[in-house]
Amino acid sequence: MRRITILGATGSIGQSTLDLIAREPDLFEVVALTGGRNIERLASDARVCGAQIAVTAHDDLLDDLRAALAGSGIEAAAGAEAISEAAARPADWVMSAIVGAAGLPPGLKALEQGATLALANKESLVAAGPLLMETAARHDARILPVDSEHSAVFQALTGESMDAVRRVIITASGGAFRDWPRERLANVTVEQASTHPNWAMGQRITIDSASMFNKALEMIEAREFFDLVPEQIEVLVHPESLVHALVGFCDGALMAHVGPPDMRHAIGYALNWPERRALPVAALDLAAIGTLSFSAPDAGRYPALRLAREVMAKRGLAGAVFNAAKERALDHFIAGRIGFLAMSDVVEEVLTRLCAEKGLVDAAISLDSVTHLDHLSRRCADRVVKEQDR
Ligand SMILES: NC(=O)C1=CN([C@@H]2O[C@H](COP(=O)(O)OP(=O)(O)OC[C@H]3O[C@@H](n4cnc5c(N)ncnc54)[C@H](OP(=O)(O)O)[C@@H]3O)[C@@H](O)[C@H]2O)C=CC1
Ligand SMILES: CC(=O)[C@@H](O)[C@H](O)COP(=O)(O)O
Ligand SMILES: [Mn+2]
Repeated sequence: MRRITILGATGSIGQSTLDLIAREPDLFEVVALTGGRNIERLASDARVCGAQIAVTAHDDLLDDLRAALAGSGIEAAAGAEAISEAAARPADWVMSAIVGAAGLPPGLKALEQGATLALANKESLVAAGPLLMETAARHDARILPVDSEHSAVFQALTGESMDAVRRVIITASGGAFRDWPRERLANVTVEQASTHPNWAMGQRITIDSASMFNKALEMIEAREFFDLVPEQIEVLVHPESLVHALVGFCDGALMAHVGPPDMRHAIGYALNWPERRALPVAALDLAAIGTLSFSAPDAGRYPALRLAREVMAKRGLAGAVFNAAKERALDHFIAGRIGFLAMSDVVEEVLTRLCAEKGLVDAAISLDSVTHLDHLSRRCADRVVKEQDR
C-alpha cells in the first residue's frame, strides 16, 4: 500500500486526485487530507477514504470540522502550522494542490520527510524554486510535475539527455478573452474572467489563464523544473488545449505531448510514475478533431509574459515578488477594487519598486527570506492599488 497525502484536497486538483485513488482503493492508504473553507467536502472525503487526519487552513472552522468528523475516529486540526505538520507525517506520495504561496511550507515539509511531491502548486516553485529543488536533493526526495504543460515536457524528456534539448514550448489556450479586442478587456467582470474555454479549474488559475499570468508563472516553473535558460522557453497560443507542450531537440525533432484537457492524465502520470497505467481519460479522435491551430502570443496584449522574462533575468527572490504581487493584484480584481488590465500594472509597479531596493531581491533564498519578500510585496501591491484610487 502506498501512503498518500493530499494538500488542497477540496479543490479541483485535489478532487481529481481523490477520484483516481478511489478507483484503486487497495493500492492506497490515505494519511492526511487538507482543505480550506469547504468543511463538508473535507470531512466527507476523509470519511470515504479513511484518512488518519483532516486539516482545515482556518482556525475558526476547527469546531465545524470536529463536528463533521464526529464518531469517525479521524483526527481534526486547523491552521497553517497544522497543515505543515500533516505534510510532515510519513507518506510516500504527497499531492501539492493548495492554491497560492501557502503551498510552500507544507511542500517543503513533505520533501523533508522524503516523500515524492506531486507538484500542482506552481506558485511555490515560482516563489522559491531553488529552495524546493535543493530541499528535495538534500532529503533524497523527488518532485514530479503535475501542471499539464510541465507533465507534458517531463514525459517528452523521458530517456533523453538535457544536452540534446534546444527549446521547450508550452502552449496557452489564450483564456476566456482570447477572441476579444483589447479595448473591451478593461471592463470585463470577475464572472466573465472565471470561465475557461477548455479546462475546469479553480477560480484563481482560471482568471490567471485569461490574463496570461498563468502562462507567465509557467514559464518560470519550466525554468525551475528543467533547469533551462530563459531563451529556451517559448509560449505558443493553441486554442484547442490538446497539445500541452513540445520539446525541440538538437536534430530539429519536436516531440509533442497530445491529450484531452483532463488533469487526471497529468495527476495519474505522477501517481503511477515511473510506470504508465490505464487512466479514466478519453482517447482523442484526431480525425474527428481535424485541425489544430497555433499562433504566436501578441506581446502587447499580454504584459504578463514580458514580466515573466524580466523576472527570469533578475533571478534571486524576484519570483517571490512576482508571485505575491500577482496574488494580491488578483485578490483586488476579485474584490472589484481594480480592473482586469490593472492587474499587470500593479505587478509591474511592485516589481519596479522592490527590485530597486538595494539587496532586497538578491538575498539568499530561504523560507524566511521568501516569506519576508512575500509579505513586503503584498503590502506594496496594496499601496499601489490605494495610490491608483486617488
Ligand atoms: N485546476 C487545475 O486544473 C490546475 C491547477 N493547477 C494548480 O494547482 C493548484 C490548485 O489549483 P485548483 O485545484 O484549481 O484550486 P482550487 O481553488 O480549486 O483549490 C484550492 C485548494 O486549496 C485550498 N486552499 C485555499 N487557500 C488555502 C490556504 N491559504 N491554505 C491552505 N489551503 C488553501 C482550498 O480549500 P477550500 O476550497 O476548502 O477553501 C482547496 O482545497 C494551484 O496552484 C493551481 O495553479 C495547475 C494546473 C492545473
Ligand atoms: C490545466 C493546466 O495545466 C492549466 O494551467 C492550463 O494550462 C490553463 O490553461 P491556459 O493555457 O489557458 O493557461
Ligand atoms: Mn498549466
